[in-house]
Amino acid sequence: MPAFEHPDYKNECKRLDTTLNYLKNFDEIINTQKERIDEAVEYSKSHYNSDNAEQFNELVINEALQVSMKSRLKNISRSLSKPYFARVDFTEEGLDKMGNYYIGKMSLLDEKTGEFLIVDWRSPVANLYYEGRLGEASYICPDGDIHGDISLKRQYTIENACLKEIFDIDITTNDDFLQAALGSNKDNRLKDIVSTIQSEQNQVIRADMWKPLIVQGAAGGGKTTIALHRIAYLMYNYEKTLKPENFMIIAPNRFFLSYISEVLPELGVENVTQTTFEDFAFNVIGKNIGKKPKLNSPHEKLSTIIENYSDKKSKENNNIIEASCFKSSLEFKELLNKYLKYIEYHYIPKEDFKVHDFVLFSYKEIQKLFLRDYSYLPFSKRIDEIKKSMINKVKYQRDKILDRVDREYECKLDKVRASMGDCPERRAQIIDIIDERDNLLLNIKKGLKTVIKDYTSKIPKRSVWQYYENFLINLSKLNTDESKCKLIDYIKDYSLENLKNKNIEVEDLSPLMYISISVYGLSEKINLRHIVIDEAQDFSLFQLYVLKKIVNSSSFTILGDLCQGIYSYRGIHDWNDVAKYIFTDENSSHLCLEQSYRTTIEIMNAASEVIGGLNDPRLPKAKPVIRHGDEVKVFEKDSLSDIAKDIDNKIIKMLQSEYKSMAIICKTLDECMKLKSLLKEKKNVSVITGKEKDYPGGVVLIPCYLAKGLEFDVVVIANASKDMYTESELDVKLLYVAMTRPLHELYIYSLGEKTKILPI
Ligand SMILES: Nc1ncnc2c1ncn2[C@@H]1O[C@H](COP(=O)(O)OP(=O)(O)OP(=O)(O)O)[C@@H](O)[C@H]1O
Repeated sequence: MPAFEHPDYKNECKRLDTTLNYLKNFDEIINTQKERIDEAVEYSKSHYNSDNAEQFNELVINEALQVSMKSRLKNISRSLSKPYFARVDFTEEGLDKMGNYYIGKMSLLDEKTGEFLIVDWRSPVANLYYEGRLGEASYICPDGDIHGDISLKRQYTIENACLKEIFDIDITTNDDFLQAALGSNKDNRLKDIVSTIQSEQNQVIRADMWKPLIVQGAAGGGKTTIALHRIAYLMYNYEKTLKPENFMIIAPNRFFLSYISEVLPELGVENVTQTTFEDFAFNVIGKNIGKKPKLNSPHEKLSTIIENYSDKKSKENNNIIEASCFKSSLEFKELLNKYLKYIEYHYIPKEDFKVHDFVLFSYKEIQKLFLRDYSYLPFSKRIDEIKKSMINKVKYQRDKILDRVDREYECKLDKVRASMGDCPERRAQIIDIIDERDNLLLNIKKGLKTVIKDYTSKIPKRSVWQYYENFLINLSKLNTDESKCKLIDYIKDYSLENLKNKNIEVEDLSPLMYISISVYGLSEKINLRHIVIDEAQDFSLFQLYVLKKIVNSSSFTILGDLCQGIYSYRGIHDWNDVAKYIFTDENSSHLCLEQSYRTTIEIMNAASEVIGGLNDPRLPKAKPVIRHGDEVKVFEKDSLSDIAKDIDNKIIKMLQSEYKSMAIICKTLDECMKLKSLLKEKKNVSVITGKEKDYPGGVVLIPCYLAKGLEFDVVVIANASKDMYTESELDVKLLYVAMTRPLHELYIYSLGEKTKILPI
């Protein structure tokens, strides 16, 4: 209700004023402190003396303080326009006093009273707002479970520091606040949802960080949004032990990253790596790759598959799909393991480490160090460790060896001396022996200087690329499964042909990363403790396996929707496979986000019927939130230009409306281009090709596989004819993805008869 109509309006205004005044005061204090730190940093930099360790330490500390104050000021400035969004009144069991907890994006402590004016949405007590109902409730905090009673749950709309609306939540009311949030129009960036996080989402956000968490979420269920809120939550809870660079979120492509780029900063979180699998892979392999390859776009392969998919006889398509599936599998990883075992066994030279005849380490000893004692390290790092032992050995054996030589020659000299009296022959023999000894000592001394270098120079120095090439060459030999011979030959031939042209495909990245970390290890700059993967249904088991090896723990959040698995030929079909094959030793948690928040009941029901056509029990049905809109409209037209004419009108109408975004979704990029050439409104339309780094918003013409993950006020599916979308799994999933993109309106065109999979 409008705030001024609420009986508690005056008290709430007073509270808001108090909070704002405190915040302003706090802002000034921090600003003054920051000015002082800025000056100190400036001074240290302009009077820098590299010999002064104390000054250096001070500079490092002040710079860290500078960063933290900057982010604090940003949070305060955000809170100044909207300090909190909800309140919970909770009386703890055994205590008389009721606590009024105002929940916002940061906490604010009144230092005089010692009470919180605002509590952070991520704090334990704030859980009461997300999970608790009026009456008996409890929350978990580090001291244990706190039981008590909730007497009030209230939500606020505050705009520019002005109280606009107040909603009291009782057991029966619908969540008006959520409805208002869902009904609004979206621009070109995803937004935070701290004030309306729902209970099932809250459980995902607050789940244990150290256990693998697998989330199957409906289209529009908030997976992407929740993934980002979870990072903010984990960072808040592990603020003292973990840094932003310990977290990473992987999203499908760069322009999707720009679409989600505002959420973490809005939540006060900076410097978390937000990347794509492809970019991360190149970062991991780094210079060890040895060549600069060109990565074939995964979309091109999908486009080829899409175009030929309905043609069951397409042998080439079957080959592409089977090869892609096998290269992404753990079986392929096993072949690579076999190869790496061979490399490991032959990595060190088959010889003793010795100077002259003095064996410092036998081959067996080095082999034991390499294959057993240091087996937990990557190959090249094992050599670094062995080198350290060698250096020590040389250092401590040097004098002993020289002494031994001396002693041996003393014996020889004694023998000569004893064998005859002094005579020219004896003198000549003695001189020869002494010369021989001196030469030998010189050689040994020289040898001791270069022995380690000489030894390590015999270790082959191959780049990751060379290892991979060699692995592919030997692929048929490594394979023992006769039924796979043809497929293996096909993979070998086309992959080697690709490498010859310096090309690689996404499926090559996991093996390349695997080789790189097995042989060279990880750069120290990569220090990840938790990875969040969005759209994980499109990840292969091999990709997940490599990522797990990199994190070296099971601290993962994996979110996806099997119904949208358009890369299912290489992706995941069943979340149980992930739990079973990737996190074998840990018991992973599975959560489900059934509710869909994006779209209207009418649109969601139509989309659910489409995916339901696959009759696959592994594909759960989404439950739409109660929000009604227009029925989905389907138009059959005789020509593409008729479709384009209609779409032109829709674009004009949308541009004149309050809507901010519209997508015209085609099956492929070619189809997008064809349609664009027919549109009169083309100047108002941007075509998304997948190469963009920024998501432009407005009206876009976009292939379906790139629209995945995004949302728009209005969606037009350009041609859902019966030829375009068959009953194949891929076509059904593609249409489902397209139909679940709109927030408010969905129009479907068809050139001629519409597809049978559309129920409308
Ligand atoms: N609790 C919520 N309160 C308000 N809005 C929400 C809530 N949960 C989700 N939304 C909204 O629903 C929409 C869909 O969210 P999001 O894109 O994160 O879902 P998704 O599961 O990743 O979808 P998809 O798999 O279809 O790409 C967004 O506009 C988001 O803001």
